[in-house]
Amino acid sequence: MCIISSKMKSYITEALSNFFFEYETPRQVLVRNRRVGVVCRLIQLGVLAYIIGWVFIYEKGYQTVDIAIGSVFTKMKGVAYTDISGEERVWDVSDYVYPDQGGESFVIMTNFIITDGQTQSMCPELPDGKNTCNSDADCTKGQFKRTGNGHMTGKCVNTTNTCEIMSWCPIEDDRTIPNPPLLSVAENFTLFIKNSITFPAFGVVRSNLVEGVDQRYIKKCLYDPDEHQLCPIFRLGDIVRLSGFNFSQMAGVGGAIGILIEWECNLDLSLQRCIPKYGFHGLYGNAKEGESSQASVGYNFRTAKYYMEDKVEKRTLMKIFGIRIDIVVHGLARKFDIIPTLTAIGSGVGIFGVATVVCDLVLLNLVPKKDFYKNMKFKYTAVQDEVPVIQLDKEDQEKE
Ligand SMILES: Nc1ncnc2c1ncn2[C@@H]1O[C@H](COP(=O)(O)OP(=O)(O)OP(=O)(O)O)[C@@H](O)[C@H]1O
Repeated sequence: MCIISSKMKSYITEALSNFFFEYETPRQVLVRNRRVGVVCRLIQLGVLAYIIGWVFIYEKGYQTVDIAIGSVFTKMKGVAYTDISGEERVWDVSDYVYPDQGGESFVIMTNFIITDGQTQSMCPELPDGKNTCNSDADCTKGQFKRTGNGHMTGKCVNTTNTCEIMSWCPIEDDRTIPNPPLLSVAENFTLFIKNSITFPAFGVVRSNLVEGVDQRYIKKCLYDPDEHQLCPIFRLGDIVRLSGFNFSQMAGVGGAIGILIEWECNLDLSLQRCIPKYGFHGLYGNAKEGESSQASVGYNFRTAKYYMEDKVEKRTLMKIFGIRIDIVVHGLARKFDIIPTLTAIGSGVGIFGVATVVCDLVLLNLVPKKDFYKNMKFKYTAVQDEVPVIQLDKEDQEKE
């Protein structure tokens, strides 16, 4: 027991002294070969260019990144006038914007079909080809058809060849959409976008009303991608045009446009250079759409205003065709940080190893004197069963 422990003790002491008082370093072979030398330097140059050009300059590997949290407030301005069968009317922002809270997603009405004075009563379905009947048997009492407007009473009306229904009557007739659009003047309406963002990791808050965009400027400016890139007031016609769509077509049947507010901020530079960029993308409402979208063209929805008349509840139904605007904010800020810098340098140094691997492949497999280089690079041990032959270097032999 005592012998084992003393042996163990000497092993441990030896291992410790080896660990602390010895140092291993790999032996290098210096190859004087022009072809391999050039290949190696070229690869190293490529790796250096990748690290400096791509990792540091393009990808900004020395900076840390934060994503923006943003809020958007919108406000429309503009007035429209209509004269429908002698009935004049003026439409202001509260009449044509849905919903009216000024969020990042809203609809500007450009066309509509109005059905006045609807009451809860019985009337025949609209003869639009969707709800035809030939006899009372086609109109099951108490049921409704998939595209119907009310509960069937069980009667087929001869004059219209449609089922009689209990519904809000008279039924809306949307077989023809007003053309030109009733609010085509909406092209000149203006949209004000107020956007604030924060990069919480860096404690930075920015607004699209940047330096230079003050009360005086806002009162007269209109966004222009070349002249007034920072003006937060946009003409609706310009928005549609910049999205690549046609306004009159879109105003007739409705459509959707995405506005992208993009912030890309380098916080190592002046904060004043952290400014928004606006992008406009037509989503639907254009004739060039694919076949599948022809199943539903444009964008519309219905809304009603209720009132009492002679103690009878009535409503005015509106089928609204409009331009739906969806505003999306995307923000990214970068700032110098020592951790990503060291990581980028470390990975770059690691990639330098690729040059050694490729050059070794060339040296040991492709050059004419490959066997000579193999001999120089590797030291061969004796086969396990043979008596080990220790080959000494020339210098060692001389010493011996
Ligand atoms: N859609 C828009 N088109 C043009 N100017 C606008 C629009 N929306 C707001 N403005 C103007 O931008 C400025 C800032 O608008 P903000 O809504 O903060 O102020 P306001 O005084 O409440 O605006 P309002 O004129 O609606 O009373 C105001 O001068 C306002 O008139």
